[in-house]
Amino acid sequence: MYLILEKLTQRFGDKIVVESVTIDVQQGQLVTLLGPSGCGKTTLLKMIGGFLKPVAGRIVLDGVDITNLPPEQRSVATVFQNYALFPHMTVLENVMYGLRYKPGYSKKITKELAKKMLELVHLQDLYAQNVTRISGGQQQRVALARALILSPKVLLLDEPLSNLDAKLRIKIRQEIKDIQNKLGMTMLFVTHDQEEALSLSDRIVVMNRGKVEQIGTPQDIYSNPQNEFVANFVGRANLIQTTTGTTFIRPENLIPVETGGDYQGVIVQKQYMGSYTIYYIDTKKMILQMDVQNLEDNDWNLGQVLQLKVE
Ligand SMILES: Nc1ncnc2c1ncn2[C@@H]1O[C@H](COP(=O)(O)OP(=O)(O)OP(=O)(O)O)[C@@H](O)[C@H]1O
Repeated sequence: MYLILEKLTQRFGDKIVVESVTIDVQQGQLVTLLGPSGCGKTTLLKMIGGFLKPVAGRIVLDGVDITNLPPEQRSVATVFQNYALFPHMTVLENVMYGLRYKPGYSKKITKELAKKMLELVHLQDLYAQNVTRISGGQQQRVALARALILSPKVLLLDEPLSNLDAKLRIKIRQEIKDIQNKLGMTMLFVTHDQEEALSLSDRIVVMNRGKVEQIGTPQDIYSNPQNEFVANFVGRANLIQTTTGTTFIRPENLIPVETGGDYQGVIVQKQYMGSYTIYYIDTKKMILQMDVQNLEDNDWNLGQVLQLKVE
């Protein structure tokens, strides 16, 4: 394994915020840490970046134990949520900054490399602009180029898209994925957005209250959530109590049928979502959610009784 986090633990005062977290990351993979606010994602990144010393556990990168190395001695770069750019510098100067004291990088070489990085993030035409004069999406691309120029063994991204509007978020996340594929770079991406995690990741680590709940491919996590927390946090789920425990049905796996349904109930609410509609169906025991594509004839009214089959 390329990056190994072994039983990493962090505590602030009496409060344990990361508890014995073990994660393996393969070289060239993009792994997301997904979880609600406060679950310890940023704290975990800070330990990997060297900004916080773990109270227990080990971090091994490419065969070297980096647990106690200072940030500048680990081959790890971070892209922050707030970009952290230098406002008095141009786009190009910001990207060049990271290599300013690195042996072997003359100003000329650094400039050439920085221009290459700006091409990679599609900003080559803006290199002379002051960073305060460009949009939020462009600033985030500068932050990315500034981290990439260091050619780190691992790139950490801490909610890098959360300050952008929905459309731009989707565009830039695709660009990050493209760059990751192109460079074969190992990335650890923090997000609380399940759609972002599902669409970007080779593997997802679902975290809750400082602990790992499940690790798997997006398909694994969505189709086989191992507990109630994961089923609810990643996608929506109907939780069904059975004699042996709790199971779940995804809303898109319920379909209306004329007869022989597994459930029957009254439509008590419906939400139009564009390409599909969410129906809320009261079976008297619970309220089930059913997603139906908005095609012709797929329309039912409040108060109507429906039979539902599990697909
Ligand atoms: N320096 C600190 N001192 C005390 N408590 C802290 C410190 N840093 C973080 N915490 C606490 O540790 C917990 C985990 O914080 P962390 O920032 O890692 O969570 P997160 O999952 O990244 O959340 P968010 O998505 O909101 O950034 C929180 O309860 C937070 O209040």
